[in-house]
Amino acid sequence: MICFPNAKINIGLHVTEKRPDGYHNLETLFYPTKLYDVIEIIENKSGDEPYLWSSSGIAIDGNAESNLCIKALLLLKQDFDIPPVKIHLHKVIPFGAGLGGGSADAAFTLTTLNEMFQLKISDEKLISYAAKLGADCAFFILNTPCIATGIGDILQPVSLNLKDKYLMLIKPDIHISTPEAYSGIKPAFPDMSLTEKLSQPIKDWKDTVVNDFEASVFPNHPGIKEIKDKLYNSGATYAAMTGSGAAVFGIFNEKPKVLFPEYFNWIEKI
Ligand SMILES: C[C@@](CO)(OP(=O)(O)O)[C@H](O)COP(=O)(O)OP(=O)(O)OC[C@H]1O[C@@H](n2ccc(N)nc2=O)[C@H](O)[C@@H]1O
Ligand SMILES: Nc1ncnc2c1ncn2[C@@H]1O[C@H](COP(=O)(O)OP(=O)(O)O)[C@@H](O)[C@H]1O
Repeated sequence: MICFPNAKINIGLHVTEKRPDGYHNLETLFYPTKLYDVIEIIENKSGDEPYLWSSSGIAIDGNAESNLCIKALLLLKQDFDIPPVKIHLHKVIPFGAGLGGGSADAAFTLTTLNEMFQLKISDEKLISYAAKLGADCAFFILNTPCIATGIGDILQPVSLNLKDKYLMLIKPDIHISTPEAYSGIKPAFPDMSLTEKLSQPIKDWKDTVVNDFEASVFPNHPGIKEIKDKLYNSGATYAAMTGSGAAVFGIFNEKPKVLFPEYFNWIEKI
């Protein structure tokens, strides 16, 4: 069976408090994109190893056991009798970019195994499995625009009308460590809820729909802020870094031209 884990962007992200477990509560809007990885899972009738792993596309650091696809398989194998499988990942989504690619791969592996082997796991239970694999993973079980709170695992689907606009993603050759990005933020509850801010017209979002990670990341990586500024100067209605970065996105009314050919670029009609 083949699935297409998509990337996400964060539209607005407030880090509201630090939790006793070291994680942070946040308020953000997860928005799915059309930028995909590809995962193929086949039952391996001839083998007796629990899984065979292969990958192509962008090289990922770490070995099979550290890959979130395999972590998802092994998590389900604790509760279900899943026969030996071959898993191939074709990696397209830049990782460590704030695009949630690894988290998406984990969630889509859960849902694909559920369907392939008729495990009859409910969405609610899939969400709890996903939350064990990463704070961002639960979103990809629903995979529809959601306001997320908690560590990112409490999800409220919302309707956000960006239809017929264009999304441009740029990923500079910069790696941002998520824990380090969080450590640079002083958590605080915002004066207005993100839902209220997003209910305003998109032309008014520039100064209100803020990603708290920008204040933590931009001082050490001014090149990321330059990308955001250039998106606005090139006609973006709204632009921001996604998640803990380093990818930046812009929303345009008309199809934008490629502005940073030296970096990873993605343009889609929403
Ligand atoms: C920052 C966000 C915003 O959507 O996304 P990305 O930038 O990674 O896409 C997420 O909170 C990232 O979620 P995810 O990438 O799944 O984080 P995890 O692997 O679960 O945790 C990595 C580390 O980030 C920190 N962390 C993560 C989530 C959270 N709510 N609070 C945290 O403090 C913790 O130090 C944790 O050890
Ligand atoms: N299938 C995978 N795809 C991408 N990253 C993965 C995968 N499995 C494990 N990882 C690890 O997860 C991290 C990136 O996770 P990802 O969700 O793509 O982060 P981000 O949301 O910051 O882009 C990397 O450190 C990478 O080593």
